[in-house]
Amino acid sequence: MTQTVVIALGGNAILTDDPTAEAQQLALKKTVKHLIPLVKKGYRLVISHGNGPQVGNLILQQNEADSPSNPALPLDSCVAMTQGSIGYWLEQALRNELQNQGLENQVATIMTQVVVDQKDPAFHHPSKPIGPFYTESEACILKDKKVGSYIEDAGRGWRKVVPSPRPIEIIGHQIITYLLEKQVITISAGGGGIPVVREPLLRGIEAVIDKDFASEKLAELVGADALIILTGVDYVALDYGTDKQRDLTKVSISELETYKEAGQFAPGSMLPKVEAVITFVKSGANKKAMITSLEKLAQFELAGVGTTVISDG
Ligand SMILES: Nc1ncnc2c1ncn2[C@@H]1O[C@H](COP(=O)(O)OP(=O)(O)O)[C@@H](O)[C@H]1O
Ligand SMILES: NC(=O)OP(=O)(O)O
Repeated sequence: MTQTVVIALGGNAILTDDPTAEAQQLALKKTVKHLIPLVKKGYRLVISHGNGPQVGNLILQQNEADSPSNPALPLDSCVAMTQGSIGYWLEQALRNELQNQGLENQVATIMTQVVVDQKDPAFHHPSKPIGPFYTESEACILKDKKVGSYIEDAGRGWRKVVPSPRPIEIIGHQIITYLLEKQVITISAGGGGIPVVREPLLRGIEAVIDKDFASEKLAELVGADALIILTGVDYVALDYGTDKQRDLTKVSISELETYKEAGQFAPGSMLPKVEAVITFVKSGANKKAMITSLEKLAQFELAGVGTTVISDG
């Protein structure tokens, strides 16, 4: 039976050290080449992506121009804007590469709203890093000016943080399933999805959902066989960044949970990925998950490539 694979693209798939649209489009042009082997093998593909740097940059632009005649838009609208712009770049890059390769698959970018709980405690504890990195003193000045909360992001510098509630429901996942059955490659849940609440009508709410959690939820809802989270490293490591660092290749859920409890994975970087793959593998029989780099994607079926997560049974 045709296998469905959800692929979550990490930040390095889109953004290099040049934040221009041209550079991000160029990065995506290179990224999509890594997806083609899976297309050729006939997998049904759902592609999701992050938006942390882009939505943070967009908010800075919005605030710069903010005035009564041209007001800054709220965060949920900014998430929608980055979901749209990155989806546009990604779909165009993928369509062009498919054409270059003589492949006839169709691609659809789905504006995806994701329901969250207004009572999620995350609304009182901003934790999702977005936008550019600052030095500690720059972050202190911004804090003093009361332009948001800032934290140190996994040893990489200081960043603005915003609420990041857990995804509960993916609006329109049935449409994504329908398109997959028609062999359409879908780009969906970009930037973690546009955060909304049900009251019972849908209403946007200011937050940025973690794309690893949204991709996991989507993978469950479309009945995916595999969830592959792509990031800047080939393997999840223990004692990361120390001289005792060692890579995890094949790891069971219970082993991974033990490492997680021991604090092996940094919040805001590797921890959400680890939590997402644990949830996915636990969600049903024969579910496979992997965390690896874009460069390893084509060989993901081979043993020892990337960190493969398997159920305990
Ligand atoms: N235990 C770990 N094993 C491997 N990489 C880790 C670990 N802890 C932190 N990292 C770092 O976290 C990065 C992934 O987080 P991040 O860059 O925020 O994700 P994304 O690729 O989704 O943008 C890796 O590329 C690596 O630099
Ligand atoms: N929304 C989100 O999780 O984006 P990043 O992966 O870029 O942080």
